[in-house]
Amino acid sequence: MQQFLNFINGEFVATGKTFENRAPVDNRVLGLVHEAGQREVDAAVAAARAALKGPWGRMSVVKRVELLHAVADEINRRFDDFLAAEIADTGKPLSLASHIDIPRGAANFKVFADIVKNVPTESFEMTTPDGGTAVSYGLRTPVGVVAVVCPWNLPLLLMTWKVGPALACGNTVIVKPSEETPATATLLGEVMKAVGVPDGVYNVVHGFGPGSAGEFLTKHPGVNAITFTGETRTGEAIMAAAAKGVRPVSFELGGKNAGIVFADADFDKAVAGITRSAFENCGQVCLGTERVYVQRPIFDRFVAALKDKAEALQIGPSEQPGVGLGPLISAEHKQKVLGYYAKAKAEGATIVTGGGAPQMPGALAEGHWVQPTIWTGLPESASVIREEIFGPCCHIAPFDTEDEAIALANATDYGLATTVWTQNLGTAHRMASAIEVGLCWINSWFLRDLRTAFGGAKASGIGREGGVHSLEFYTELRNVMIKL
Ligand SMILES: NC(=O)C1=CN([C@@H]2O[C@H](COP(=O)(O)OP(=O)(O)OC[C@H]3O[C@@H](n4cnc5c(N)ncnc54)[C@H](O)[C@@H]3O)[C@@H](O)[C@H]2O)C=CC1
Ligand SMILES: O=C(O)/C=C/C=C(\O)C(=O)O
Repeated sequence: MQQFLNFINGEFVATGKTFENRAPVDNRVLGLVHEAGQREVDAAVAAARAALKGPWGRMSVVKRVELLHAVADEINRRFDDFLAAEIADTGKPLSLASHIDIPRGAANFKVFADIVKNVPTESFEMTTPDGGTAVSYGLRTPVGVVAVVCPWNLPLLLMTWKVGPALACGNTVIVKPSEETPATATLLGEVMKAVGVPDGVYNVVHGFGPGSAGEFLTKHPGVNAITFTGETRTGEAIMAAAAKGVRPVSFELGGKNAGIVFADADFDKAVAGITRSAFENCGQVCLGTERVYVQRPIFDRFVAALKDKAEALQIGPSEQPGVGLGPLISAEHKQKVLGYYAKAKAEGATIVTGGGAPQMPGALAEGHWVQPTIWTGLPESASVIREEIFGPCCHIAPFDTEDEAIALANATDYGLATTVWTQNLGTAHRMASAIEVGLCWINSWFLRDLRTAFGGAKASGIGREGGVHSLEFYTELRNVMIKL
């Protein structure tokens, strides 16, 4: 049986305590994950601290950039291994993982290596009080040992989105992958070793959150900064851990994102866009749309068109040609999503389509499948409109005016993303400035340029990563003043 080992100081490390890693498509056991205890976390932190003082800490930026390009090239060379590992762990469609997850896993190293190589720091010249001259300039230094705590929805993509810039800036990292998806972080250890990244620079500890590797890592005094993607409540726990030692955090948390479709939108493109934003990755994308607001003149037509799209989605295992919807990540998550489906019904929703779990054949019957689901007719106070579900579902409500759409979109504690569909540039610009989010897509969704700021407002996060913004988190900016 496959063993998912910790990766500490360049070695794969077994522990006496294991848990099962199961496949979402049929619940079969994929392998055993070796849970890191306090001892392994201590060892990983010690290795990461030592590596800061070793060849990695002394390496020139040019050499570091070359190494990170080699990491990306090796991920691409082993593309099929990463693809197989990711789809086994998540059950997502092969077409999705091969177009988004794995290519981004490689790109995250190249893009940030190039940014670190090419982006200058500020410099000034000034006249001193004695009439002389001084020049000052910014010097970026690594923050040190960075803990990277990851979710299960886009495992390689979201992990490397943080590991790429952290390493490019000269830090060392300890990754705590989600207990649901241990495979690609482990595989990346092989890549680091193969291309010659020094021991201790990239470490992986497996396990859970409270009372396990996640808590041990985030509470560890040897960790200098913590970057995390996941649920808002977990963010609160990690922030409390980070308070000891006043350590910086970068958080990308949950969302309850609104999609807004104006009557003047390109109808077919808007329907296709909301189909993706509501159902892609089985709705397990923090940027996804669970609240859709459609301007009244096109409301009925839009609901009917989205229903057709949802019903046309092929539900099935990753490799099945044409499949558009995989399973949810776990039995526990399926329970949660089906719980919301039941709540919507109990609170009086009109179920436009879905609302349950599909019958799957053979071994797939053991998988965590749910139907793509659309509701209408609920008041804004309903649970499925207020709480993050993280499943393939959305509620659609009509609106009349721009102001009403803005008020509806903002009536949430979250503030991660929105997708707005209109052909009127004025409307687009007004919506972009009024909706309280970190990310506003106009006539698009999940269109990414890795040089741009990425993150959430309100309860959806703290800080921004992406492009030069990542450098703000992963480096200390020191000012050097030279009196000439
Ligand atoms: N990108 C996002 O916004 C995501 C949001 N979610 C939301 O979170 C819900 C639960 O999913 P989970 O993966 O269980 O999210 P989670 O936030 O509980 O877990 C994410 C990571 O944090 C770790 N963790 C949990 N508690 C911790 C603690 N006290 N200290 C340190 N590390 C801790 C977990 O082991 C995992 O690696 C989902 O149903 C969904 O609503 C989940 C994944 C991604
Ligand atoms: O493109 C990215 O960097 C991130 C995308 C998605 C998420 O952050 C998420 O679903 O958690």
